[in-house]
Amino acid sequence: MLRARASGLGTRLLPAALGLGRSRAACEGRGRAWRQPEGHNTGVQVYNSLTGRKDPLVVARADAASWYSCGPTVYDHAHLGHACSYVRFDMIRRILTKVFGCNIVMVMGVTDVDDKILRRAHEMKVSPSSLASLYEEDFKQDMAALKVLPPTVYLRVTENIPQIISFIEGIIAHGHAYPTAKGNVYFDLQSRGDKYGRLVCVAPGPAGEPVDSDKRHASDFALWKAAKPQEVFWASPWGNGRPGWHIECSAMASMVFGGQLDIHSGGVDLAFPHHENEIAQCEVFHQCEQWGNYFLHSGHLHVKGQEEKMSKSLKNYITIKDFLQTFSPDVFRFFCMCSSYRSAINYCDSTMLEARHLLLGLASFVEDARAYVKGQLTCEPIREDMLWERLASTKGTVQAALADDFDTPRAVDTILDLVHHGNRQLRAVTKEPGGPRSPAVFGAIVSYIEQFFETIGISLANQQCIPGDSSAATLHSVVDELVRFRLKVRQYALATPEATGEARRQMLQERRPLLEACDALRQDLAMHGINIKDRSSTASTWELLDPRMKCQKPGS
Ligand SMILES: Nc1ncnc2c1ncn2[C@@H]1O[C@H](COP(=O)(O)OP(=O)(O)OP(=O)(O)O)[C@@H](O)[C@H]1O
Ligand SMILES: [Zn+2]
Repeated sequence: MLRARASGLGTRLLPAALGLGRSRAACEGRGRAWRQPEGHNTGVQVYNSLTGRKDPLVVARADAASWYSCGPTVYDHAHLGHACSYVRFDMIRRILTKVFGCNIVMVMGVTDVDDKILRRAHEMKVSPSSLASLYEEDFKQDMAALKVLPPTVYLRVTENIPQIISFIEGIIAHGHAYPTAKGNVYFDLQSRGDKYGRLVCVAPGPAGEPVDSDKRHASDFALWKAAKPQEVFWASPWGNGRPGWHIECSAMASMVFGGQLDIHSGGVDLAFPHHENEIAQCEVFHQCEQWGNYFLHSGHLHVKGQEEKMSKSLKNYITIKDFLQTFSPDVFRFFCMCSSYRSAINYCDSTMLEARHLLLGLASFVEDARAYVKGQLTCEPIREDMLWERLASTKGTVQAALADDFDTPRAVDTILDLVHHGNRQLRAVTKEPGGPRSPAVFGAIVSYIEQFFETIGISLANQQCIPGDSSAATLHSVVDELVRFRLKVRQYALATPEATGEARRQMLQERRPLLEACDALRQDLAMHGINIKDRSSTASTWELLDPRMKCQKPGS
């Protein structure tokens, strides 16, 4: 499914519609044509859209790996499809940084002038620049709410027009673009010969009648668009106008990184024509054979049951803000981790509930293991050797999975397996204190699991907080106090008094309502999603219940 989607690139504009054909020679030759760069081998094998296979990821410098990410077109609220792409690449960035020791310099281009922005601004009767800055800020807030690390720099198209104009002049000077009498500038695709189409295996077809008479060839694409009446414009050597979409990214990436780029990323819909055209522009401008070394494309988020991706134009979207009213950013991230970043994924509420359930299960294990380490939970003797072995093999498998094209689903499976074995040992609860204990191994497991999820950007401790509530930390302390108070009452009610015989029986009878009140409180809090666990007569802990279990009594 993944491969089928990955090779079905180009949903924005079909190559055939542009007079472009799939070239067998281009497809067969693309792996051979790619040259493995020199530099620092990260130890990761990455699926490279340029070759259609996994290649060793070699970056020019470990201390400054260059990564250009196509950013949003800011004309509306971002939706979960956008979230999916940026969260997936954020996880990859964190893995490369923290697991494989790469310091990444990330540049993200923001398209703040474009047809969609102009149309929407006109509809809303606001200026295109104020509409764009409103939604750019909105996008940044959404990304922060999703815990996506900001790029090293954002670059806005409208702030880099002179650089884009110089870039176009460079391409014209090298003979690969031509201005027209109407004030447009087009890239001359025929001049690229069979070098065009390495990414998605397309080649310019025989020169046909241009669809737009302004172009020499139907497949030529715009570098500069002459301004239409009433449109925002910038002065240029070809008259008033604005840049085409593809040239923005080429010019802005080159401004920072020059003629060599390690990684370029975007959703799979950007591979063609956007990235294909970026490659053509950059390679002719820099007069090089290979500008970007690795092109990474993330699969689309679909609404379950729909063939099309989640998209604003199809009106089948859920905004990030709406989603975060119900689910936490960690749940979304965990959902994203459970599939390869390249695969298409289906959104539906039940999948999100499942992700939340698994995440709470993980957090619950960590709480139990912590209670064991602290001596609040007493168990039968632990099979310690087995757990040490499992922990070591988990670490090895997780590392190998991440090095294999960032295989997060395999890493998660491996960790869930470790948790399953840990839980089995902790389940052998006993009321007999004083037996042999193995706090070190559980401490090591907790520390490893927490650190793994921290690396990915998920805080297991936060699962015990109420999402989106700024007073979550206060509430957490309040519940702590309440559970401590209940424990004292319960201890008093259960304490074996000095008294014996009838006097003792009567005393216990008198204290019985206290015990009943403790039980009632436990059940009432469960209705609010808080699960109190009485570990022994001297220790109680609490955790948030899976919301699906809220209405059931604990233990039922
Ligand atoms: N449904 C989706 N699933 C995954 N990634 C997506 C989805 N929709 C957009 N993206 C990615 O988000 C990034 C920003 O996209 P952009 O702002 O160009 O929006 P778009 O593709 O025009 O969205 P829309 O179709 O909703 O207008 C791109 O990398 C794009 O591939
Ligand atoms: Zn781009």
